[in-house]
Amino acid sequence: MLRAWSAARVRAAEEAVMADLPEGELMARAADGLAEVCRARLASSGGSRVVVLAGAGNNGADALYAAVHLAAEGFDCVALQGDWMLAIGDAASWGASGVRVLGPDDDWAGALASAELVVDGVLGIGGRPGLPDLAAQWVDAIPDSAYVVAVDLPSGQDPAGRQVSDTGVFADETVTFGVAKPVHLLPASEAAVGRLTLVDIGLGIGRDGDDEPADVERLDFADVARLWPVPGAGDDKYSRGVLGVVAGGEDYTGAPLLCCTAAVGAGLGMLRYVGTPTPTALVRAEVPEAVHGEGRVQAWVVGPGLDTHSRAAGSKAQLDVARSALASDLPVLVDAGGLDLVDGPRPGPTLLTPHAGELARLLSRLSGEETDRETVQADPLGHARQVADRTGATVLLKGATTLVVPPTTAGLPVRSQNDAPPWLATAGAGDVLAGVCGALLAGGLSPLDAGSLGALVHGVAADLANPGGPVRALAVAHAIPGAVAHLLTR
Ligand SMILES: NC(=O)C1=CN([C@@H]2O[C@H](COP(=O)(O)OP(=O)(O)OC[C@H]3O[C@@H](n4cnc5c(N)ncnc54)[C@H](O)[C@@H]3O)[C@@H](O)[C@H]2O)[C@@H](O)CC1
Ligand SMILES: [K+]
Repeated sequence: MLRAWSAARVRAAEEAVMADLPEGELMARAADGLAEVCRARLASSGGSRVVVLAGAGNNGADALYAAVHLAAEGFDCVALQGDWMLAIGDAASWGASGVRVLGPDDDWAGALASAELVVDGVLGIGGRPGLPDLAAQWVDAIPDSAYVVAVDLPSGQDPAGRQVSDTGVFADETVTFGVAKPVHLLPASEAAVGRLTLVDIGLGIGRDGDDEPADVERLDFADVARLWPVPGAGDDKYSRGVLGVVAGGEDYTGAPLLCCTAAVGAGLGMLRYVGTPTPTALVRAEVPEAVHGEGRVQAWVVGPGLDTHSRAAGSKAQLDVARSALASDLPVLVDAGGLDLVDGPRPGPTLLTPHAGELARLLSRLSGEETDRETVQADPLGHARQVADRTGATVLLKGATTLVVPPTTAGLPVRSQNDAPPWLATAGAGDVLAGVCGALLAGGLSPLDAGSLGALVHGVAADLANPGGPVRALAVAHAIPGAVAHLLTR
């Protein structure tokens, strides 16, 4: 599992270890690790011209110290300084160490045009979203051919990973110190990070065996075997978990098929389906494992393809089951149409699975203030958290990166998964995800684990269904059992 800590917690950890270290030791470790990455890149690409973008803080100092190492090894190192003082040294002292510093009135554009490696040290964890004007001009002038290494994080991006920024570096590689930060894992900024390399500088957090909850976590493939509810020899279909699915209607007949196919494929003990006549007939034909009608379950999925305003035959009875599931103390995953039935906290563990538009609609209704999809996408974590706090539910916000956000009072980390190929952005994929996550809830997992593990397996199944090419949702549903086996036996 990759774990990320907030800037404030990193600073506290830094202060704790610095008390026992000589001054400048942590920065020296950071600069050594950064220089190592730059050296390896220059060796493999055959480049020699390095341009450092030097900000006013310690992030700039890290970049300059790394450049001193590279200059000593014969690389041509230039640093750009804006209309600000440097945190450490000045043009003369860095020049004496082999790094030529160019100011705003020098030909910085000429230097950048020939750069083979750009080291972005404008802003680190002390940064706010956005760039100083001159730094924004530098970033615009970086040639496409240059390899961009960001120091700690891509400057201009929000260190907290909350807000999308208009100006900011998009790095090929980011070298971060000690532990990852939220900016590296959250959807508002993750795309700007490129390859993430961690340099150990001896911070006292994030070590193996350290159970301290992080701020943001990302499950990796090794976590699947740890979390997946694998049946034991003594299990039967009831002990493994029975899932009830309330989904579909006379107008939406595909969603329940996708959801039920995925849920059964994820390894349920049993599935009970509650639908109107047409989807019921389809589920009977296509998912013969399902039993029909109400009965005892360990968890519910409520909502894929559910039209809460339908007057068609069977709709009222189906809606009554949906409402009684929500009123029960059982775990419930609420998706799509089911989200219209959510008006506040419910008695049992709850996983809401909206996309950005659905989250905006739900939040508008719950708060009485109009919010739209674009506003949600500009701060996905903040808006998901608001819904989590208003409902007491864990909110899985679907997107290229999927966020799973527990309510603040739970004191749990946010999970952020980006396991899916872009091909998975296709109709019906959400119904498949609901089936997988519902099966995991029925298997006894918490909403946080069920949501994040389900998102991971869903993404891997999309890859396995047709590696490198387009996938349809039904193929992803059919690939779920193979994806689980692949991840459990790797
Ligand atoms: N905390 C740690 O554990 C370590 C930190 N180190 C480095 O130190 C960095 C943090 O350094 P600093 O705290 O000096 O902060 P930064 O270098 O990130 O930022 C410097 C200053 O820029 C200004 N600023 C912020 N956002 C701005 C914006 N959008 N436009 C214009 N000006 C803005 C602020 O006044 C801020 O104090 C880390 O990212 C890392 O590179 C490393 O040297 C080693 C250890
Ligand atoms: K940076």
